[in-house]
Amino acid sequence: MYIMTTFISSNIGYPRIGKDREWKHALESYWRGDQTEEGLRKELQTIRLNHLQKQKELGIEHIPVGDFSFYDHMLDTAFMFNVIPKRFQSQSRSTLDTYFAMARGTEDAVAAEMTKWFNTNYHYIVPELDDIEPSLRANTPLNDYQEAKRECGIDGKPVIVGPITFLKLSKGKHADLLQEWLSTFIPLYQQVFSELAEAGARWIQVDEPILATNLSTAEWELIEACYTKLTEAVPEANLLLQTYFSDIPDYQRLIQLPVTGIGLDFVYGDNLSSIKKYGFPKDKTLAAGIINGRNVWQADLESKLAIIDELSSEIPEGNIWMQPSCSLLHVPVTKTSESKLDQTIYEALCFADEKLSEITTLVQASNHGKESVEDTIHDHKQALQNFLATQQFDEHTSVTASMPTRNLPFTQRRQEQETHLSLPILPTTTIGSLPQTDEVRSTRRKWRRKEITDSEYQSFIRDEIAKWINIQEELELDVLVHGEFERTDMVEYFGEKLNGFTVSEYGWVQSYGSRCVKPPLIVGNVEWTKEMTVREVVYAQSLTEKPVKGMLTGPVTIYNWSFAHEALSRDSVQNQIALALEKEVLTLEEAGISIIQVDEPALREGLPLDRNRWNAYFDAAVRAFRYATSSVQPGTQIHTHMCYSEFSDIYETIDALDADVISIETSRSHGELIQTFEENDYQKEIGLGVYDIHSHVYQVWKKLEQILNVRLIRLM
Ligand code: MET
Ligand SMILES: [Zn+2]
Repeated sequence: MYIMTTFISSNIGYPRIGKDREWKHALESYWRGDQTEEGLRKELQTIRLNHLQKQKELGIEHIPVGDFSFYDHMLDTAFMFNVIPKRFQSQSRSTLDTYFAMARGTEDAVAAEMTKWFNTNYHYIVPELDDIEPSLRANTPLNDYQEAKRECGIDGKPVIVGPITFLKLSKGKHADLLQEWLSTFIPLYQQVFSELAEAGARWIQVDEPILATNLSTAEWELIEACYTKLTEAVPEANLLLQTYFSDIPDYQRLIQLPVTGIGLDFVYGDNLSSIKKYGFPKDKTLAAGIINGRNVWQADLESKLAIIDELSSEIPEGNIWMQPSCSLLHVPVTKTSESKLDQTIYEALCFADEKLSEITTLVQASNHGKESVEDTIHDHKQALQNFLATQQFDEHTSVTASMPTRNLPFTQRRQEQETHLSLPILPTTTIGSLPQTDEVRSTRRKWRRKEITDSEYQSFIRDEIAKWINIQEELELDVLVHGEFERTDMVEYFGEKLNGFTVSEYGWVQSYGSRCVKPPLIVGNVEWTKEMTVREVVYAQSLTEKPVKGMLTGPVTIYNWSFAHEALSRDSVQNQIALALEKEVLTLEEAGISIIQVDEPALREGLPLDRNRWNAYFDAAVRAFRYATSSVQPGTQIHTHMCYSEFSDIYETIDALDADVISIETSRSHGELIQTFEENDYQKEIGLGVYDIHSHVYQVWKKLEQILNVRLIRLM
């Protein structure tokens, strides 16, 4: 019997790091000098091919190729187009080392800036458009396409960052020169596409997540002209314009672009309403992102099928693909490695591989009837129901109508803090964590494996703290930190201590370069039951006359860097976290800690892509931060810290947080981030982060002095 396969499965991108983070280990061993370039290339190829094979076995029809990377996909795109700033060009370096130099810096060249990829905790390397000679250095998607065919017999779907997203996310002279840059880059993209089509690629996935942001009419005209040129020049290439992370504010313009297919997110934002309202072109393929690519919980497959039904009434048969809502880069690889989780939680979990299985189940159900996968659908429903029923989720927290407020305004608090803390005019401090050496990590591992006792571990941590209090004293720093030696990660640590969280064993996700994080899982009401940081900070304080900063992660960051089920509202979870942190803040204060830093590095990152949704987000963020920090005495100094954020958009929110001091990064951004504060005449205190901790290169004092001088003059 001939079976019509109306619906088709696809994937947008697969995690690079590997099930056991083998990608990370391979890179780091090369950087340490323990591996040759050839060895590294071989190892990474093995990982890459394994991932392709796995997707094939899971039954995915359109398998992405070219989504794999040696570091970051924006860096790859810059590199393939020879967008290599002069300072990295050196005859003595191999091509691969030039690539890594851009990402990580060298003795003589500051690393390129890195910043967050839309509203995720993934950092990309920012391309620099100054002083470059773009050309097609290598058609890397083509190489990847051919490799997949040759080595795995997979006719993959090449993936490339599209020109609009690439240029809009670059920095340099482009702001008003998008048009000029497009005229340089369009021919290069045309060449990439035509070579891919010639090699037989059925589809090319062109990632343009920037289309989910608010673009001007002038920009849309450029986008239309760009895609018209691209498709006219290479009519044989089937371009699938892929968007994700939100709905498309200019949906009507988007669907008129002359591409063969469009990929839309049906988890975040409300693209479904746009389709119902404005329809979808009959001659285009819709790649429907229906499985959440940013969360780790199983989907309710029946409700997903209901979405497919709605789409099917608008879109002709054969034109719908089913795929995750975005690249699976943002979720861990597979849940099968987890052995310690509560069974109910385990059953409800869904990492990258399991998500791909959900896709194939949905495709199967749509093509052959629900009955054909009845058991799977039933199991999913059951698992989800069990999870939501047995974990305690209570939407109501003691949230008040009025905004929590400190009992004195900043100017008066400042006076009290000055007397209380007696700091010099330009106090020096650090952001908090001091080196997690191999010894620190291996001792923690031993303690986890119960090879050493609790008290042995604690005394080790105490010794580290003492050692570093000494070092900081010798360096004559003014505000000291305890060093965070007891923490694996600034969110995971709190996840382990607060009620309502649980942590996975292997749920790693790439954050930047080889750095991975393990977001904790929110599985119930968040509650403070015991002190989390007091012991270490108070111990550090007992060793010095100078103030030691208490160090906490803020509510917005904890929420953003955890996996909360989408059935729970952000506000209620965020407020629960905030109220739990407030208890910790007050406990620290009571124990004699006068400076408390509440880090919010993810505040900017969580901003919705669509500006129309910003205010609600800001209000909730400010409220949560102030719940956590407002009830301290006026003489207690509240700090916050954000890194790698563009502040111009969120200045008012930062001001509204009402922290006494904000520490920001001013080194790697080459001092640009400070501008907003200068322009707005910020009245509270700022810590200038002049030493870039993400670069492995020793930074010369002269340089720092220079940055500092310029900043100070400007701020005065
Ligand atoms: N206190 C934290 C630390 O120093 C802040 C990090 S922001 C990503 O690690
Ligand atoms: Zn930071």
